[in-house]
Amino acid sequence: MTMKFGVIGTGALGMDHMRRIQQTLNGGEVVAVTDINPEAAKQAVADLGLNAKVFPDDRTLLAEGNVDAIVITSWGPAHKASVLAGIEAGKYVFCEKPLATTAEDCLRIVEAEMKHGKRLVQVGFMRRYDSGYIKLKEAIENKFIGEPLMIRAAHRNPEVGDSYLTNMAITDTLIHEIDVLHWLVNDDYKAVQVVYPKKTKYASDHLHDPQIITLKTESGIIITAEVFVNCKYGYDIQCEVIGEEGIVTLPEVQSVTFRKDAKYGVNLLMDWKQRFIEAYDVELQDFIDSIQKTGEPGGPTSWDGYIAAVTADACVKAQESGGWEPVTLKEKPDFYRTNQ
Ligand SMILES: NC(=O)c1ccc[n+]([C@@H]2O[C@H](COP(=O)([O-])OP(=O)(O)OC[C@H]3O[C@@H](n4cnc5c(N)ncnc54)[C@H](O)[C@@H]3O)[C@@H](O)[C@H]2O)c1
Ligand SMILES: O[C@H]1[C@H](O)[C@@H](O)[C@H](O)[C@@H](O)[C@H]1O
Repeated sequence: MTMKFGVIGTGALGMDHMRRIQQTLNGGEVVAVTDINPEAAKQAVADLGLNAKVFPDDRTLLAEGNVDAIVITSWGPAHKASVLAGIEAGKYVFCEKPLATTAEDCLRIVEAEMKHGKRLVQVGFMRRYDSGYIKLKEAIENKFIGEPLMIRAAHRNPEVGDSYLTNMAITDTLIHEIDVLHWLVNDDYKAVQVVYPKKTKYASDHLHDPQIITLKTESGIIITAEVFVNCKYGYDIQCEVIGEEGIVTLPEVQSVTFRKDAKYGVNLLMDWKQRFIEAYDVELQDFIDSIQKTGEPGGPTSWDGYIAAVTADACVKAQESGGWEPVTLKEKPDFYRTNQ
């Protein structure tokens, strides 16, 4: 049976997800859209040639749109209200990161979902679906490098707009590493620290860039993650896990090498949309398939969204204090124990 989707927020990622549901994936169809900018929503429907109705807001879309599921690709601060409205209406919810902007709000979502009695929500932490990270996880679980001791990660964007603030290096950018790295080593975070290296001249006055975030896990693994969002040269995601008996590294994006004009080289990507394009396809296909097979989404849960929010809050506190800040999680409810 085809899953009918309503999309809330028709900006860059909303457009990309609508295109993949409509043109690339199996078993889904976009039938309803909304955006606080109604012209953008109408334009999106026209540009993608969708047979979808435009609604004035998320609540009307949920009430009248005849949808089975919603995709939330609005701005982060708007996510919580749409997720809660989706749960209240008993719809499946695919919510882009962040699930909500505070740990408190993520807990409200967790509580609403548990009260509903069945898992409805998947968070768009697509790196768990990236073949490179999956191979890293397999190598770690097979003990190929012995016990993991340290991780070195880097998250670099070529540039960011003027509205990007210092805390967004955590809540908007590092949030991907926060989710994928503890999943990779199957461990929880214990404490975090942030230090600022010399600032690039390309960062705005209100942005510390780059930043080095250190995360210590319960078992003692130390992760150093660099966020550098005006690195200029490309979109570059790096991850190296150092174990007792060896090192495993995230594969580079496949690309031909060239010899031209007295140069030997490889082109790098400049855009995040291309870097994880297959992972986005696989995560949304898994959302559709798991619901059709089991009645529940199979990917990252609201609880994973909560873990990311608690850790991000601690990192933002560490940006301000300059010292180590604890990461204190509530006990994981049994309700969330059955996911990947
Ligand atoms: N998983 C990833 O790698 C990834 C990549 C990019 C963006 N994101 C996330 O996806 C979301 C969207 O990002 P984007 O880059 O597409 O941003 P964007 O600014 O291009 O689009 C957001 C759209 O949401 C609309 N909007 C805002 N508030 C709304 C509301 N209350 N109701 C309806 N529409 C609303 C805006 O008008 C805009 O059209 C963000 O949460 C972002 O963090 C995730
Ligand atoms: O919203 C985007 C997106 O999540 C990208 O994957 C990340 O590299 C950017 O830093 C962030 O601003």
